[in-house]
Parts: sequence; structure tokens; C-alpha cells
Amino acid sequence: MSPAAAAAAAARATSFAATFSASTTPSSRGLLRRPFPGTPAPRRAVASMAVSAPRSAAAASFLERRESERALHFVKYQGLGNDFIMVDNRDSAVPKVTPEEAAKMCDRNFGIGADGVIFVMPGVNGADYTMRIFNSDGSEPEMCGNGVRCFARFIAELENLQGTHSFKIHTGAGLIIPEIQNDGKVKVDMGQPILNGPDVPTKLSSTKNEAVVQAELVIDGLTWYVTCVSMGNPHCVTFGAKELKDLHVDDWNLSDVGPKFEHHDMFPARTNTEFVQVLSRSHLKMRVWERGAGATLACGTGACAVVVAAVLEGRAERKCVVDLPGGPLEIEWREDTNHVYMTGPAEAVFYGSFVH
Ligand SMILES: N[C@@H](CCC[C@H](N)C(=O)O)C(=O)O
Repeated sequence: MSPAAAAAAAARATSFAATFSASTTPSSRGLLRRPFPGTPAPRRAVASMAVSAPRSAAAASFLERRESERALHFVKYQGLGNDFIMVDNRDSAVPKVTPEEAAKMCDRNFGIGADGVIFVMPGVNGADYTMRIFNSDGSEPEMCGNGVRCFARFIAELENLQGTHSFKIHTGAGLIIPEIQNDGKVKVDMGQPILNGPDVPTKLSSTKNEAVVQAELVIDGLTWYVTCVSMGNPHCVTFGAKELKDLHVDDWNLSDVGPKFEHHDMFPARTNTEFVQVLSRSHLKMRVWERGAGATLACGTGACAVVVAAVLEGRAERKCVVDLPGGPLEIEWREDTNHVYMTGPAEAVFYGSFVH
């Protein structure tokens, strides 16, 4: 659909302010298709306790009024509990909300609540679309792994596509290619990891060729061994510290230790940090402190960086299941292409309007 047709369809579509589905059953997911541009929505409740009763005249007029103001329609998606407010920005190369507004929208008490805001924008350089994202603090990262799976599913809804599809997405980390599979999961070609220290970026000295592998980083008297990997965005991966016998990731208070990694002088662009336990050579468990978002339930680029780091440290095979607090991701770092592949779920859970 052309941007002009999409805009016209969007104008025809009914606003569904504060309409949501907490269910993840296929039938409720089917209902969620209706209100997107191009598929004018019926003016009735959609799997929602909020609007299941007939609307009073007062309530209807409230919604009409909201519609006539500067209402921004959004759909909230989640990938393993890493949640994003998705904005249809196909008609403009300028994000429809500012970083400050994004931070407000992401606030879990004073806003909608999310780990970030993602914009579906026109493609450039031969790409089908461009993805931009603001973290929940308003900063703009280069890439988001769970976000790009949500992005692919959102495009399929916007363009009314069924079945398997792949898209070329321009991101701050270059071209990323998600493919919606028959089972609804999304497999993403995440490109090649960047290992050169200054390019990650980190000021830590390289230890293995040009890569920073098991380098020492002292935080609060503990000497952590860290491996630095960029998946377009920077990651610092640790499997433990000199003074610790084993790293039990569940024992750590990430909001205490995470910011000390994120803002460490060795990371000029700040960093995401992954704390990892090796369950077997093909099964890893991690928790993450994200740059600009704090402790989240999952991080796709982080899981990719973890497998790359585990291979570089000789701890795991190239194909692993990575358990995150929100669920598992399948990750493979292919030897022949040097590309990393990530497979996992993504689904719409909530749609509504934000008045700004
Ligand atoms: N959760 C994301 C990563 C989002 C960006 C990150 N916070 C950063 O600033 O780099 C993922 O799934 O990759």
C-alpha cells in the first residue's frame, strides 16, 4: 500500500483508545488484525473488558473528542516480554513523537509503559522500510533484536500480509532481514558481529587479535571478565569475576550493578550488559541490563552477543538456546557467513491512541 493510501485508510479507521487484549490465543490475535489501516474496524469491543459494555453517549463523545485532537494511534507489541510501542510512521521520515514524548509514553506509571518506542518508516537505499527506536529514557540506539521481530509482525498487519514474508529493514546497524515463519515466529538475519574494540566501542585493550575477550573490568572491588561485542549496538558480556567461584545470574541485583557497567568510562557510548551462566555447550542463561532501558525481560541483540562471546571464550557451540527472564531465543552464529541468526516470537498485545 502506498503511503498516501495508508494515510487515507488510517483516517477512515476507527480509533480504539484504551482497547486491549491480554490474551495470547490465536483467536484473540486474529481479532487484533481488524483495527489496522486498510481494514476498517467495526465499532465494537475487541477482546476488551474496558469496552465490552455498550458505550454511553458521554463515553462515545469522549472518544470522538480524543479522535479529533492530536491522537497518535499505536500498537503495543512484545517479544519475550521486551515491550514496544509501535508507531506507523510510513508516511514520513521524521518520527511522530519526540524523544521526550517517547520517554513519557514508556513510563509504566505515568504513561503507557514500554521498553521503547519503534517507528516504521519509509525505506532508504533499497530497503523496504526503516526502523528507528527510542529507548525508554529517550536515547536512540542503533538496533533492537526483539524490536525488529515485532517490527516484522507489525508490517504484516499494516500491509495485511499472510504467511511467510521477509523484509529488508534499514537500521542504524545496517541492513537487517527478518523473516516471518509459518509458525508465526520471526527468524532474523542480524548481520555480522563487530569485535574490534574501538568500533564496539570500548576503550578496553584488545586481548585476542583485535577483539576484547575476557578483559578485566573492576567494578566495586570485583574484577569482572568481560567480552565486548557490537551487534550494531554495544554489549559487554560477562560469565563471571575473579573473586566469584560461579556466577549465579539470579542472585544479582541488576539495578545496583547494571548502571555501573552502563556508565563505566571504558564504554564511551555507554553499554548494554549481559550476565551469563553456561548450562551446557548449547544452552545458556542470561540476564540483561540495557543501556537506556534498565533491566528488561529480554534483549535480542544481547542474546546474539552472548553466543558470540561464549564461542570466542570457548564456552559454547555456535548454535545455542539462550534462556532470558521472558523466555528462550534460538541463536546461531554461522561460521560460513559470519552472520548471526536469531529466532523467537513477537505478538501484538494492546492497541490504542496517545494524545499529545
Ligand atoms: N532490547 C533490545 C535492545 C534495545 C536497545 C538497547 N537498549 C541499546 O541501547 O542498545 C534488543 O532486543 O536487542
